[in-house]
Amino acid sequence: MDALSLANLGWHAYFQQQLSLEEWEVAIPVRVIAAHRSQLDATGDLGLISIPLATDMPAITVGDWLLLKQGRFQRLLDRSSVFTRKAPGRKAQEQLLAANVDTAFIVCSLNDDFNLNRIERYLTLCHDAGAEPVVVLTKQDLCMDADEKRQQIQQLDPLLCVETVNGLDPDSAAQLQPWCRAGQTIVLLGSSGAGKSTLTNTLLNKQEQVTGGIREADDKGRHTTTGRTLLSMAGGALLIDTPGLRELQLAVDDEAIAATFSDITKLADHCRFSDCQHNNEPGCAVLKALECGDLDERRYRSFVKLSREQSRNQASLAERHKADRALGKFYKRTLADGHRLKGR
Ligand SMILES: Nc1nc2c(ncn2[C@@H]2O[C@H](COP(=O)(O)OP(=O)(O)OP(=O)(O)O)[C@@H](O)[C@H]2O)c(=O)[nH]1
Ligand SMILES: [Zn+2]
Repeated sequence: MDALSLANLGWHAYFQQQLSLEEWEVAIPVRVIAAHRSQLDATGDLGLISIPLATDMPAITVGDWLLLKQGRFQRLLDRSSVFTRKAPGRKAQEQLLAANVDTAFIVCSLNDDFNLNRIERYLTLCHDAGAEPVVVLTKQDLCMDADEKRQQIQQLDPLLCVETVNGLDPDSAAQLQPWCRAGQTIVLLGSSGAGKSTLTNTLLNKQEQVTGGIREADDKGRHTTTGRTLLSMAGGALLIDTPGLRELQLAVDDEAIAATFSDITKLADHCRFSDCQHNNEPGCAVLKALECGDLDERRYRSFVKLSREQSRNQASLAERHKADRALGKFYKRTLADGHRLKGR
């Protein structure tokens, strides 16, 4: 790719203000555009560079801003937002997916894929990450009641931006331009078949990827596409295309769920018990609203489901932390015992 200016790469005051006077003079900011097993690809004023990963470096993901000194990794700058997921498998571990994202397009098709619960799930994820969600309803050309569906989503949150598009048509996708200005960073979330690739191609206007090296050799020396990359869009925005975002599981906190379900949180303030689970407790304001029809049954169920999932994930993360701490103590004790033995 051509060397982009820092501003076009998404550099702004939030990052700039983190630099010390000395860093202003000597450090070079670069943005990570691909994360491989043994190295990071990053870009900045001087063009593309590759940074070998070292064990003493913090976890770094696509979209992160790093400071380099004399070509070497110096430090990771604080993130304005970060998407994470629970790592696959049984071990609860958070995996970083994308950092410093301004806007997340929650892509959802107006036909078979239309599902309010799923949208709430993605909204919760955006609130957790700290990125602005925009719901993008695709396949407008195949749907007769697009306006009605759009209103259903608007009812989830009156301040939420909801757009309906035909992802195959560049003129229609141009509605998303306000979020695609130069230096803005975007991700697309949504289930398989929702129209993410189609929209990506239309938005990218078939532009080349920002990064060249998204292929790396696997253990057997074969080249595999890891595909965690930052792409540059026609309008100047940057798009992070991370496959992990497609199979996401919630690993979010209470506040993110509260932000998605602010109506229920407000009701819950009036429950008799502060730790009310809104199941069958007496004096539960949420159940009362449900009974008298002020709260929609579907939304209540979606809230309960996400809250349960969240507490399960939190619990398994806590277990893991506990196990890690126990192991740490064990090592320390073993080392100390070793020293004591030696000292004898
Ligand atoms: N008519 C119409 N077809 C669309 C639109 N958006 C996507 N499609 C079609 O829907 C199918 C699925 O779209 P994709 O873009 O591959 O969906 P995806 O979300 O990228 O799916 P995965 O790659 O599995 O994650 C393709 O056949 C597209 O051509 C649209 O707005 N209108
Ligand atoms: Zn309650």
